[in-house]
Amino acid sequence: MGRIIAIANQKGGVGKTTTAINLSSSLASMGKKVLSLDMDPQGNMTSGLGVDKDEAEKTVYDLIIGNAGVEECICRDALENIDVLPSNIDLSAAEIELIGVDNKEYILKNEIDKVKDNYDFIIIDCPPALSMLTINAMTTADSVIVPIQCEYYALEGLSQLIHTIELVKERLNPHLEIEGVVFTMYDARTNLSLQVVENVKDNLNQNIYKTIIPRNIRLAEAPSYGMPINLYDPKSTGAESYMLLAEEVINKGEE
Ligand SMILES: Nc1ncnc2c1ncn2[C@@H]1O[C@H](COP(=O)(O)OP(=O)(O)OP(=O)(O)O)[C@@H](O)[C@H]1O
Ligand SMILES: [Mg+2]
Repeated sequence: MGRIIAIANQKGGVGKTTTAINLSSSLASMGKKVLSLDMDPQGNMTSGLGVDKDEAEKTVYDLIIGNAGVEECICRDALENIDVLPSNIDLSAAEIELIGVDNKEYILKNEIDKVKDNYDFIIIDCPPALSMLTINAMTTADSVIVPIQCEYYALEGLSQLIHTIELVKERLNPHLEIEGVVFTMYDARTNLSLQVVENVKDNLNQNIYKTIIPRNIRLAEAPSYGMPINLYDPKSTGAESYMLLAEEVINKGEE
């Protein structure tokens, strides 16, 4: 049965999408069957995995508003071992269209439940907001991975995020866990990155992945080629670190 992991942090630009894309592709390269589910209207996970977000016939938007079933929306074999549930700017209208809809927190879950046995992992990229889209992702997920950027304001907003996860667990999804925190964009040349890591470790009572994702320009370049890092530059430090993270994620599931 598939493990469903949401990559969430309402703070913008912390590496959610980069993590969602490259965790998906690293797991896939280890032979795991992955569904990459894009819950962000920016559609960057979709395009980063080589799917043209504006050409996709049916997207998460159609799924959320009840216009299509999950099977119709999945773009199969976007890459080896990876199916993509694409999104684009259409999804930004979903929030408004859901006003007044009964059980709107469960729309995604009810659809994903139908396909979850087809996958080893379902990786959900969340938008930078604690919106109904993120709530749907957390209601669907078994666990959440929180990327934290190694910069000065790293802890800002984290208590609201953890509170939201607790509320979802209490009211909508009793199985939800925080899988762990992963540091991103670590710059070994500055003291600041190291200080941020130590400060978060001292103040945050959560599982923290041993793997730290370095700042690596190749990770920033890969999306413009529509490729995950293990295809764009498999020898880069970015590629190596996401492989290590994927190993940790797999091992954690087998504990
Ligand atoms: N480890 C890294 N090294 C270098 N650049 C990175 C790294 N991780 C992410 N980036 C770059 O930083 C920017 C923000 O990353 P990303 O889009 O993954 O963040 P996000 O949290 O998904 O953003 P948003 O909140 O807008 O969805 C992007 O331009 C991305 O290419
Ligand atoms: Mg993103």
